[in-house]
Amino acid sequence: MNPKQVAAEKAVEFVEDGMIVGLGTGSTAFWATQKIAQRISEGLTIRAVASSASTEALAGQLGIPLVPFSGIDHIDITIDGADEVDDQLNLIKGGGGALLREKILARNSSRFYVVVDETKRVHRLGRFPLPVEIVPFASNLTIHRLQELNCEPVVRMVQGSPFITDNGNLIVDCSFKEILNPVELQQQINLIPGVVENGLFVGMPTAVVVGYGDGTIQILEPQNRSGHS
Ligand SMILES: O=C(CO)[C@H](O)[C@H](O)COP(=O)(O)O
Repeated sequence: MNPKQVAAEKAVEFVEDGMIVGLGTGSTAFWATQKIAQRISEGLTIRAVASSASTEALAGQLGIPLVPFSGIDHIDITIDGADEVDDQLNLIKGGGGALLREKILARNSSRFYVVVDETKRVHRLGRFPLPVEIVPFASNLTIHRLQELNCEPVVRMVQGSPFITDNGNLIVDCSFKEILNPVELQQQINLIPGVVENGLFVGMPTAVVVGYGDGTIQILEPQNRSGHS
């Protein structure tokens, strides 16, 4: 079984009737959205918000009821993927370019479940280039300031053109050899004028559900509480 699907479907077990559910973005969150749609067809009653235009379109196709952000003041649970998860359950996100909306959803969720396959686990963040969303205005200057933080910044391109986020911004993928202090780094990055948000999610997950190729899952919780089944 697909380990991403296994992890995502486990996390959907935590969704309950009446909840406002944040839908993540990417190939793992896709499976969660599919499973939520299945549970709705079996009688589950929820309302959802989406972390990207692509997820909004998917939810619409699947008949998941979406609620405008203006109609809510909190989110009960968000299920989303990640590009890296370290031993403290800090994350790098934004491989799909949706990091800003994903962080808004995660920050406003009572529970934030991260769903990954085993390949996403690392001891220390930094193998995956850190996505940073920046405004297009004077982007070369903003990129110089990012470079001063000892990374190699590259503007994300798609088919020869800059990737444009759902918010009309650019993504700069910043290669650090190793991220020694994610707390400090996220603050340093976000202090640069022109930076909108960065893909470091520090201390945010309620739990990380890891799917394995043999169909088993592991649920990792902060403070070393974990179980493998
Ligand atoms: O942060 C994200 C999108 O911005 C995704 O959650 C992350 O890139 C993981 O994607 P996938 O589940 O496809 O491996």
